Amino acid sequence: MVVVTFLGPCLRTLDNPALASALHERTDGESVVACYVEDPTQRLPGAAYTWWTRKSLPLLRQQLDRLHVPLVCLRGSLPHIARALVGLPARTTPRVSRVYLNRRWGGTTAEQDEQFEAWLHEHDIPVKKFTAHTLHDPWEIKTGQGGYYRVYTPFSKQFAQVKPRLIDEPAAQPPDTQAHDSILAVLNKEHDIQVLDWASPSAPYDPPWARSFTWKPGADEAHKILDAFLANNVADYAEGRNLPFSHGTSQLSPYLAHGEISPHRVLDATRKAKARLHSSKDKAGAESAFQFEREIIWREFQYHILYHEPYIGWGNHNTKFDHFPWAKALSDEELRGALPNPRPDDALEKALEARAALECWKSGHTGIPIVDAGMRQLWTTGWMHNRVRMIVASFLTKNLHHHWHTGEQWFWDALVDADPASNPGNWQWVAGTGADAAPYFRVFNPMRQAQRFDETCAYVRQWVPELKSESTKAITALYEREACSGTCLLEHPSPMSLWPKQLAFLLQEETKLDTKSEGGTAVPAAGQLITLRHVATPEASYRRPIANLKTTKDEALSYFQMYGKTNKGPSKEESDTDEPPKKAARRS
Ligand SMILES: Cc1cc2nc3c(=O)[nH]c(=O)nc-3n(C[C@H](O)[C@H](O)[C@H](O)COP(=O)(O)OP(=O)(O)OC[C@H]3O[C@@H](n4cnc5c(N)ncnc54)[C@H](O)[C@@H]3O)c2cc1C
Repeated sequence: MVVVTFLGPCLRTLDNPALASALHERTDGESVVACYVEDPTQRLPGAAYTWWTRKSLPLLRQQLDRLHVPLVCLRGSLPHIARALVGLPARTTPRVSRVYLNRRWGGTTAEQDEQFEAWLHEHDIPVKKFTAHTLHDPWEIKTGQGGYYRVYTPFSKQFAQVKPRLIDEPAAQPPDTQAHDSILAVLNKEHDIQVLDWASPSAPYDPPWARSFTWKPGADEAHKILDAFLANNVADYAEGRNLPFSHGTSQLSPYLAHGEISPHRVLDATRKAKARLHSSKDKAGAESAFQFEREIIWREFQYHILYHEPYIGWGNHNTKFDHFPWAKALSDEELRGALPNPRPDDALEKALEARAALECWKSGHTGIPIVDAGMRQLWTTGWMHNRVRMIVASFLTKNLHHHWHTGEQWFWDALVDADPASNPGNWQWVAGTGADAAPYFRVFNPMRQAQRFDETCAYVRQWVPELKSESTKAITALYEREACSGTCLLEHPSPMSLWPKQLAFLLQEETKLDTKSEGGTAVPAAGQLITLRHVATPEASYRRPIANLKTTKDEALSYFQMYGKTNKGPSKEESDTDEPPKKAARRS
């Protein structure tokens, strides 16, 4: 008999409730098989996240080998897989006796998991579901009125009582290769299910765009990082976390996003570190550790919202923004169609300009030093410091007026920690459309942010080679230069001359590259990433800014007012600052 365990987003053997319960409850004659599933009916992971997954799965397999649990990697929807598994009894021995499942999040995963469960129940196969990716079951935390929280502070207070649940690594089962082989033999025949070789050490995955990544994925590394951070950095976190040049944050996000470490383990270790600092009379250090704990709870808050609003990855939390006049950038398709047109009309020219500005943002060529540094850090490492994520997101949505979803999608493709709750949740927070969000007309002024958090411009020099030898004064002066349009920044006289042609050429190249496959397994579409590789070549001289920062606040304000004609608009005080006021601010 086979016990199938669906790992969900948890690539670990420690603190893995579905795996531990399956092994613990296994009876003689049963054999546990673990499944990693990439579900094409849900939002597919982006390129950088997939890079991490593919590095992580062979390491997970090594861990599971110690428990004699085989790992099967599949692409298919859970209902399809359920049907295939139910087909097993008729066709094969051994049969599937029970199923254990770590819950998935976002999109229609919750409904699918229900269908999957119902289907298996109908066929007398018991199913047990577990929450492994968060500290809380989102349906259990309720407001006084029985609803869900949309504001962080009262939500976070609930966590004072939450006790971390730690689960030891389970004991190994006796070795049994038959269960694995028979499941694979059946699934391999299914049209709707693809068996992936991702856990095999002989299927290395090294796309050229990831060669600059220096990460070491895997659960062992996650625990080392947590221990080192709590021993050396957490006492200074309150201050250090805002400074993008220093290593003041844990960089645990990709490990948490892939479930290589459990939030329970992080919370438990943080509380112990806080208690140690407290007993050694380091009050500020203990407060810093508490600040770190609060960030872990922010992750919970994002999942709380995602559970109750599973559409948050594409729809506004605040539906008043559904008809907001975001900039309209020309799509790839429209760009191709627009090419033969020698005389663009105003709308087309505007859309081209918006597209050019977007490409400048993506590739880190906006002429705003801290924005460019952040976007290039993202491209080079697959990660960006939180402070700078807020600055670049504000710049895209409030200076360039692009929809938050455009930026969210770029981050989704480029971040190794791309997360279905935290990515849209934070984008919406910055854009003003999200839960507990800063209003749209509050703009992060990149120059003031840089002066506060990158005072010596060390971060900018680290990531923007053109500015490496420039003085702090010279870099600061760049923020005040008069803006020119995105298209003219590309140094072509007319947007319809070289720039679109160049882009069209890149798109063709991209299409060619996209059709490549590797070892019989489809490569995740590199899409936008490849375009960026061409566009992001560092230049000898630094470009003029694509938005004039001086007028930003007024622009944002008039945009806001244009949108909400019936809305009286913000008061003078509210609109006069680049930072959220104290009552709404949490990360200023
Ligand atoms: C526009 C935007 C997009 C973002 N997209 C993501 C994303 O896709 N994935 C992601 O994990 N985080 C995202 N964040 C949140 C935050 O930037 C990262 O979690 C953080 O930078 C990760 O670095 P760290 O692990 O060193 O964080 P630390 O400061 O060490 O914090 C520890 C952990 O707390 C959690 N955390 C910290 N800040 C936040 C936050 N604002 N929201 C939710 N959880 C938080 C993370 O799990 C993080 O690993 C985004 C923020 C912004 C402004």
